[in-house]
Amino acid sequence: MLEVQQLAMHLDDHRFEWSFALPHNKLLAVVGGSGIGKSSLLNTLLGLRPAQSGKIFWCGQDVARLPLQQRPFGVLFQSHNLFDHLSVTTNLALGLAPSARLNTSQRKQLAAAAERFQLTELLAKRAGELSGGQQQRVALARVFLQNKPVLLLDEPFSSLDPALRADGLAWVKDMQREHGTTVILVTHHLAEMAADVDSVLEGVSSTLWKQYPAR
Ligand SMILES: Nc1ncnc2c1ncn2[C@@H]1O[C@H](COP(=O)(O)OP(=O)(O)OP(=O)(O)O)[C@@H](O)[C@H]1O
Repeated sequence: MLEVQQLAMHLDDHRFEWSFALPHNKLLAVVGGSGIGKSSLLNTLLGLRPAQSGKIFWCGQDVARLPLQQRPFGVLFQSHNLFDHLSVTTNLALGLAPSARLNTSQRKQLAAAAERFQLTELLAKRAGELSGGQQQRVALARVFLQNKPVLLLDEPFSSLDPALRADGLAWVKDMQREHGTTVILVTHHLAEMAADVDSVLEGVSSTLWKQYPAR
């Protein structure tokens, strides 16, 4: 279970506060008007924005004061997930080792992920040479390799056309099925994916968030 309790963050004049609970292997959609604090929630969970108070319990442990790499979260943003000047292979390798130097078993894992995300032909290219859809596939393959138990998705497919957006969501659902990943997804397209969502967190104001079952 992921339990966020009165997690508060201040950004200039804005004050945000979030509370919600999400069982393992479930998908939470975060919705609400522009500027209400959806991306800020993900940034605060990650520790990219420091929380003033509150708790983030994961499997009973409060992770709110841990450094980013020790938190259970993997993340995929709308863009800028990759190092454009590095090859697809190196970008993927960084999901397995901070040095990108891999042992034999890690190299096999990388090759299998490339195969699965249809990236084998692209491995030698620089990430900056790829289309937007291909880049998001590489970024998705990298979070797949990282294998963090909770995946934070900040509208990662929103700039793609509806067919690619559906593909992206299908990959996420596959990952969830196989690894038991818990997913938090910021979206403006709730209606398109209603069947895949378990729970909704809706911002009424920056400090008032309602959680309800998706169906
Ligand atoms: N670096 C920053 N410095 C100051 N204020 C910021 C900063 N980043 C975001 N904000 C403000 O914080 C508020 C919440 O922003 P956030 O990006 O979390 O909203 P959002 O719900 O994700 O919006 P959208 O749907 O438009 O992406 C907004 O009013 C925004 O202007």
